[in-house]
Amino acid sequence: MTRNNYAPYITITREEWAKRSDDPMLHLLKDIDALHGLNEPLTTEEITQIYVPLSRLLNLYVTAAQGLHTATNSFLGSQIHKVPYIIGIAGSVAVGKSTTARVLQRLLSAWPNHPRIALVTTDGFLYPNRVLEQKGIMNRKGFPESYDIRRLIQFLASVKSGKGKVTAPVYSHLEYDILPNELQTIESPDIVIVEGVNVLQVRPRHPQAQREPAIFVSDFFDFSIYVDAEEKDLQEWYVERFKSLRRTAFQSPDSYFHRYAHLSDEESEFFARGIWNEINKPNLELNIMPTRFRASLILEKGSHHFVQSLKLRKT
Ligand SMILES: Nc1ncnc2c1ncn2[C@@H]1O[C@H](COP(=O)(O)OP(=O)(O)O)[C@@H](O)[C@H]1O
Ligand SMILES: CC(C)(COP(=O)(O)O)[C@@H](O)C(=O)NCCC(=O)O
Repeated sequence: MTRNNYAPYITITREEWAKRSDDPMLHLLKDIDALHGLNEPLTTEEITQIYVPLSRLLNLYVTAAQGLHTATNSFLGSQIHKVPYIIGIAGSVAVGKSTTARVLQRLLSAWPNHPRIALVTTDGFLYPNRVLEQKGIMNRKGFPESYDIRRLIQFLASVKSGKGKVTAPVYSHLEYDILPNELQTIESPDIVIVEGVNVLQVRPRHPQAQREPAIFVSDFFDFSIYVDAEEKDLQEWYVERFKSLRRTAFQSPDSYFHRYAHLSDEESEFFARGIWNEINKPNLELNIMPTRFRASLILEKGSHHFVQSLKLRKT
């Protein structure tokens, strides 16, 4: 463990972090069927050494927040209803945000004091393609201006005010567009995981909008995770995912990329590298990477998605 007294983070190596798996509480969690039924690309070792201890740390933080809620109620002498704990997950396209979010959702739901975990992705708050085309920014999907941030903030404000039932729009990666007739409903969850490239971004205020409130997505987070990796690895993971989607999802006539279903592996690799270099890499460098040090925890991945070290914000 590296403790630099003047840095806001404690750096923890994989080996040290994995030792947190020795906590007796974790033996209960490691045995649960959910670990075997995750059906995710992670090895059992990666789940046990990295994600199970992470769920334990988060359990401690959520438990502490629940204690604070009880303290507030006792101070006010009234019963304010509980609001969900919100965890943000940020990072580049293809770094593994949605995989991390799904695994944490499963692991966190095994703890008795927070069984209800909702998962929301910020893709749902992208403007529909029709609007992106009108604005001339169809090739800027994922950039700050491609999201309806005001709607995302309204959604989070409703969740964090304890409103029982809240809805969010839904994005389809297959159709590459918002599904106009679908909404995701979340109902009184204990924890909400919000995952997306933009969750730690601070929106530049419009120069004329003097009275626009300076509220950011991350103002609603109790904890945030930035999943980090080197650009050369990210590019490979993006290309691999694209090639495997070409073999599977793109074969469907409903897929936006169906027109590329006939491409050879080599051609789709060339195409995927083009999208990466034109859209996702500049977005990473300009808008995503600069938000890294706003996170409570940074997961530092090496090749093959293995977490090599972690940076935890001193609290
Ligand atoms: N921990 C992991 N181990 C192995 N493969 C992973 C891991 N996390 C993600 N992947 C793979 O990497 C690719 C990108 O992951 P995904 O979760 O879709 O990223 P994001 O949501 O950040 O775009 C997918 O093909 C996924 O299967
Ligand atoms: C909508 C997204 C920004 C979302 O990224 P994700 O949360 O899946 O990492 C991304 O999937 C995307 O569509 N990027 C634009 C370029 C591309 O087609 O990859």
